[in-house]
Formats: sequence, structure tokens, C-alpha cells
Amino acid sequence: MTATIIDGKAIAADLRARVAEGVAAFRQSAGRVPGLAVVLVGEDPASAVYVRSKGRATREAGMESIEHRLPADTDTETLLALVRSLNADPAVDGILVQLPLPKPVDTQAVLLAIDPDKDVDGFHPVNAGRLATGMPGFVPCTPLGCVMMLKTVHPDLTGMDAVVVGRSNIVGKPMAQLLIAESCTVTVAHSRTRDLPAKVRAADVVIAAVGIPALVKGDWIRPGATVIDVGINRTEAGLVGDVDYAAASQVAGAITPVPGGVGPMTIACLLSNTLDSARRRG
Ligand SMILES: Nc1nc2c(c(=O)[nH]1)N[C@@H](CN(C=O)c1ccc(C(=O)N[C@@H](CCC(=O)O)C(=O)O)cc1)CN2
Repeated sequence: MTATIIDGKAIAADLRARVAEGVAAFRQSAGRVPGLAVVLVGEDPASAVYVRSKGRATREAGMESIEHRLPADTDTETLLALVRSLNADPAVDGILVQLPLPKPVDTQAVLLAIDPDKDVDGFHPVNAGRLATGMPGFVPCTPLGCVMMLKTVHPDLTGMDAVVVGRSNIVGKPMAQLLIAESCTVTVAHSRTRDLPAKVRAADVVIAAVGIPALVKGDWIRPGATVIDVGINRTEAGLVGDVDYAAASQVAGAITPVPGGVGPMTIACLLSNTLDSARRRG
């Protein structure tokens, strides 16, 4: 079997076009455009690329991109002051602090300082709680994009067995919550999981979000399963996911590529969350 490729670029382009239409309508009714503030601290090359992409995508959707670039030695207090000023700025509908922050910065304190109603990344504990309890709030962009891609293959996920490999606050945990909300039976696996291959083999849906290049092998995949690869690992062989793509794509029913899978959806969902925020704020 050769898997259907889930084309994240195409699905993201479609979502971005719909967001742009929504922005045009919002502009007509509200007399302003949604604003997204992105904060980048330091010189991490990958983060700089992602922030540039976010700025470009924000402008292409017709929204205002407000970018703050701070030196690597910025201290926590300075960042907190910037976040507080963005919280108070009526032109800012969404605030995103690009992660990872340089080591000395207290990342938790910075994320906690963001107004939950402008937290378009969905990382604030208030939004994590809203997601866990089924209340409206912001859902982290990467898992949100994963569910959208999954639904192109399985419009109804009810009753499916899903395994999430990875338990991060940013992807693994919210991913599990979203799949529970879709009535999947969810196993969350991690580095201490016993017999990981068996857990993956039992799943109809595999979400690999562990940050280890090609950890998930082809013979771990149940024939016909749907595989979403969240990994973006820079190796000597280039950019690779958390799944052994060549082998897994011979067994899976559908699979996301890296690049061109989850990554583009992360940015498209950020735009969508920002438009939602502007609509809520009016
Ligand atoms: N505040 C946040 N920080 C980080 C997030 C996040 O959602 N919010 N996620 C990641 C990085 N990220 C967005 O910020 C991101 C990663 C990858 C892509 C992407 O489109 N990747 C391309 C490959 C591009 C490349 O060559 O690197 C792809 O997969 O096709 C977009 C966004 C960590 N930080």
C-alpha cells in the first residue's frame, strides 16, 4: 500500500484564503483590521525564519503585523513590561512570544503574563483549562492544524483509537484533549512508555510529536492507519520528521510529509485564531 499524502501546504493555503475573506468582512463591519503582535528574543535562526513567515502571512491575510525583536540578553522584567503594554493596546488582538526563549528568561512567567483573551498561541493555563473542560478559548495552533488535516481523511473521528507520542504542553497534551473532544480513545505515550511499538500498532491514528528524528518505524504502523508527523528535526540528512516516512508511507493509509505537512498549518491556524480574537473583541 502507498499512503495518500495529506498536503498541509494546500490545506493551509485554503484556510489562509478563508481567513483573508473573514478579515475583509471584519474590516468592513468593525472599521479596523485585526492586529497580531509577535515577540522574538535573540538570534535563533529557525525562530527568525518562523517569525518572518508569520509576519508575511499576517500581512497577506490583510491583518496588521506588529513585530518586536529584542536582543538575546533581554531580561524577564523587560519582556513582562512589553507583554503588559501589548495586553493594554486596543490595536493588538493577538500576542505571540516565539519559543524557545533564551535560557535565562522565565518562560512560564512570560506566558502567564499574556492576557488569555489575546493568547492566540493558546499556551496560557486559562486556555489549557478551557480546552480541557470544553469551554471556548484559544487552541494551540499545531494541534489545531493536526485535527484539521486528520478531518480531511476522517471527517468523523468518533470511536477511533489514537496514540499521541509526546506529552508537551504545546502539542502532546492539547492534541490529546482535542482528540478526546472528537470522541477518539486516546493513548498518550512518551519516553517512559513501555512497548511503544505495540501502542502505536494498536492505533488507527498516530500523532508523532516527540522531537526524535524517525523514531516511529514503518513496522510500528497498523496497515491503513493515518499518520500525522509533527516533528521538525534538522539533521545532516536535512529536515526530517519523527516518523520514518519512507517506510511508514508504504504501510499507512494516509500520512503528512515533512516539510509541507503540519508546519504550514501551524501558521494558518495562528491567523485563524487572530481573526477569531478580533471578532470576539469587536
Ligand atoms: N510561540 C510559538 N513558538 C513556537 C511554535 C508556536 O506554535 N508558537 N511552534 C514552533 C515553531 N513554529 C511556529 O512558531 C513553526 C515551525 C515550523 C513551521 C513550518 O512551516 N515548517 C516548514 C519547514 C520550514 C523549515 O525549513 O524550517 C514545514 O514543516 O513545511 C512553521 C511554524 C516552535 N515555536
